[in-house]
Amino acid sequence: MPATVFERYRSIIDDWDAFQASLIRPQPAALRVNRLKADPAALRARLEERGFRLEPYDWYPDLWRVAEEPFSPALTLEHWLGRFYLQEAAAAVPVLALDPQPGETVLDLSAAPGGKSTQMAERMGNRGMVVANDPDPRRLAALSHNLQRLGVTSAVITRADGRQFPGGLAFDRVLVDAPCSAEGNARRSARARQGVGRHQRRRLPAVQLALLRRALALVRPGGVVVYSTCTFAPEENEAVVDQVLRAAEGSVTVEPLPPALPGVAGVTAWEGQRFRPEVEACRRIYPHHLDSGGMFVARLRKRGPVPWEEPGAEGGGEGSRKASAARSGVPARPGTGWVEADAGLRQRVVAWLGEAFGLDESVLEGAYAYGNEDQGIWLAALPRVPGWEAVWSAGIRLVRGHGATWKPTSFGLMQWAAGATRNVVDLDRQELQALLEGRQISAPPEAPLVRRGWIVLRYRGHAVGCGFWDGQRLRSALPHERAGELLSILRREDEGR
Ligand SMILES: C[S@@+](CC[C@H](N)C(=O)[O-])C[C@H]1O[C@@H](n2cnc3c(N)ncnc32)[C@H](O)[C@@H]1O
Repeated sequence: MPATVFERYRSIIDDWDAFQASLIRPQPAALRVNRLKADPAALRARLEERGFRLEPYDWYPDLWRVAEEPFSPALTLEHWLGRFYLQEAAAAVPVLALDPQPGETVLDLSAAPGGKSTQMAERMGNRGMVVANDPDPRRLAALSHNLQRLGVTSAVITRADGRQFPGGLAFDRVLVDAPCSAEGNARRSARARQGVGRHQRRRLPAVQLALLRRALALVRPGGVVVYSTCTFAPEENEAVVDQVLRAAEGSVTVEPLPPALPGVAGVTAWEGQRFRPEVEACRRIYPHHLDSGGMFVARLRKRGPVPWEEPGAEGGGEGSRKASAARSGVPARPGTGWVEADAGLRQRVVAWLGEAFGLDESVLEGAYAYGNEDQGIWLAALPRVPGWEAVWSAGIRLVRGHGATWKPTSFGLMQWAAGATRNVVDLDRQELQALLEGRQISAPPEAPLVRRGWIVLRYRGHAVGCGFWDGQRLRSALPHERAGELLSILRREDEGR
């Protein structure tokens, strides 16, 4: 790999030769166990049975380096079911630095595709609220997909420019995993190896600074903000933190990261500029440290109101709450700024799950119902959600459509219907494969199909999604993309036999 783009960092990188050598080695995958859905020992045994060799990192035992892979871990049923998230090792550090706790209210200001939001919700045990925000609609689809795949019921997705993220909610912690020049991805991305142009080099720090300032206005006094990037450029890292510290006039301090976390100290000088000495407490992770990508992480604490904060509007004030149903799927109640879950709707859902699939109310323990005509019904582990215009969804969608004809979603059935006792079909590999290839099959004679309509498809005890029974034949109703992924997994399993 030509080192020219990174030559400018020669004086600050702790081991230049090791750094360069790491850039030309292929980057091993790493996977993070999702305890919301997986037992780590069982997952490890299952993957090792299939030929994967997994090495837990000592600073994060639920993150495993994939030392040997017979094929991509993305092509396993366990990945498809959300038992783990493929997250490169360095990218797992910011959430450990943030350290969100069960029951807290946490904002992920730049969340898509959801690596860190899913990690936060998992560490919080799906208790509390994760607000996962991103302004990019294409990336929001991936964010929603990943949150639902991993069984996150405690997240609200919002679509907003983080620089203008609405106030009114007291966040305990905020993560700013900022858009950046992504030089740390150089091992995986040709684009990252080319570096960014002069325009981006100038534009990005301004966006990053504005995001970090907004995060500090939004977090409650005493709360924590973590600022991270996956780039080496000090202009996007220590320089941004330095500017915020200067503007904050003592209301923000940098905190050291737990010593067990990987990396080296932040730099205090760059190209003639001297930064505040506190930025040394930031952490730089280079590819040669973890045999991963690169990362920069700063943990900041808000000691009191920041000078750029409008009194009353941020960090818990009521001032700027604005309610709207908009694109949310969660009807807002104007004036309150909060949308209460609909207890009546939940009762209808319970009755429907019982009647359609023989499930009892206990499967919905801790889940509250939200719904409207366009978006169907979402179930979230949240008794209320903020009524911002920016709210896109809350929790996991159980059905599309409304009124008399509810169509269950595959993610909804995967989450809540594994224990179905009626209108469910247990399929073997050939049967599931046939359905996913778009063929119709006869229902197995022992299947408890009691009426025509939507059914649960189950494979090896897992609800894998929605199907349809017309009284004689079965077909798949899985979304095209999910069906295609599962089909590739089954074909791969076939090859491995
Ligand atoms: C490094 S990625 C985030 C990765 C994500 N945190 C994860 O772990 O999967 C940066 C994100 O910032 C988003 N972004 C870009 N401009 C933004 C803005 N003005 N406000 C908030 N997010 C922004 C991008 O859409 C992108 O998804």
